[in-house]
Amino acid sequence: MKVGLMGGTFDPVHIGHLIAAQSVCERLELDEVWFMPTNVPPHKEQAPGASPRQRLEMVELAVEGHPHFRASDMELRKGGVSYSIETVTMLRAEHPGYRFTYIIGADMVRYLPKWYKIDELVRLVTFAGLQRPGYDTGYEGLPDAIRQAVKLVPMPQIELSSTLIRQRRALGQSVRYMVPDRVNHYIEVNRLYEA
Ligand SMILES: Nc1ncnc2c1ncn2[C@@H]1O[C@H](COP(=O)(O)OP(=O)(O)OP(=O)(O)O)[C@@H](O)[C@H]1O
Ligand SMILES: O=C(O)c1ccc[n+]([C@@H]2O[C@H](COP(=O)([O-])O)[C@@H](O)[C@H]2O)c1
Repeated sequence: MKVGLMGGTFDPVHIGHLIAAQSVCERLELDEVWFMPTNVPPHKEQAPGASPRQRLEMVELAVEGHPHFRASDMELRKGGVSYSIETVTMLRAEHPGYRFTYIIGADMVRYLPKWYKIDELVRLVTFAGLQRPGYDTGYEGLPDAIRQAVKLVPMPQIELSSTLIRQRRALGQSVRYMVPDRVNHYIEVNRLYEA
């Protein structure tokens, strides 16, 4: 079983995340992609946005009906800071024989050397790195051991971030079509990210 791990804060999940996952799923012929909201992201200030449960519910709505996409609440259940080495170690113990590919955008590719216990992590998973407008992957400059674990995958470029969506909401602007319809409805009903 080949599984892609799409980790993220998902505050909120948007079409950039979905198109990234779809691109990697097709290109690497993955059986499934698991979207896993972080509890506390390792490198970010906790954004003053949706609650962990709301971020998970939006991810569940976003993947609903997709034959290969699943939502995972594993990092939320585990609690604490969501270090990927800990997540991957737990996943490998729970699912022996599965092969995991960690899906990350360009901003995360260049940041990989700073990930907690990255030397260990690159021995357990491969990374699928996606170009992202405004970010250089820094792929060529990565240390050999890390670069060898990263496969760059093309995707239609989506100039969108959760930050932009939160900002638009705070300004009273629509985020329709930037997030799946069901997520847009959820954001409106719960009045998320309003000023
Ligand atoms: N538009 C995009 N294109 C490609 N990859 C993306 C895009 N948006 C996010 N990603 C990747 O998806 C993963 C999860 O991202 P995250 O949930 O932090 O979203 P974000 O839009 O970067 O959020 P924020 O603006 O709050 O920092 C990261 O690996 C990130 O690089
Ligand atoms: O383990 C780490 O040190 C680490 C450092 C930065 C990011 N990550 C993971 O990368 C994914 C994307 O992170 P983020 O903060 O952009 O949503 C998410 O699953 C994080 O847990 C992991």
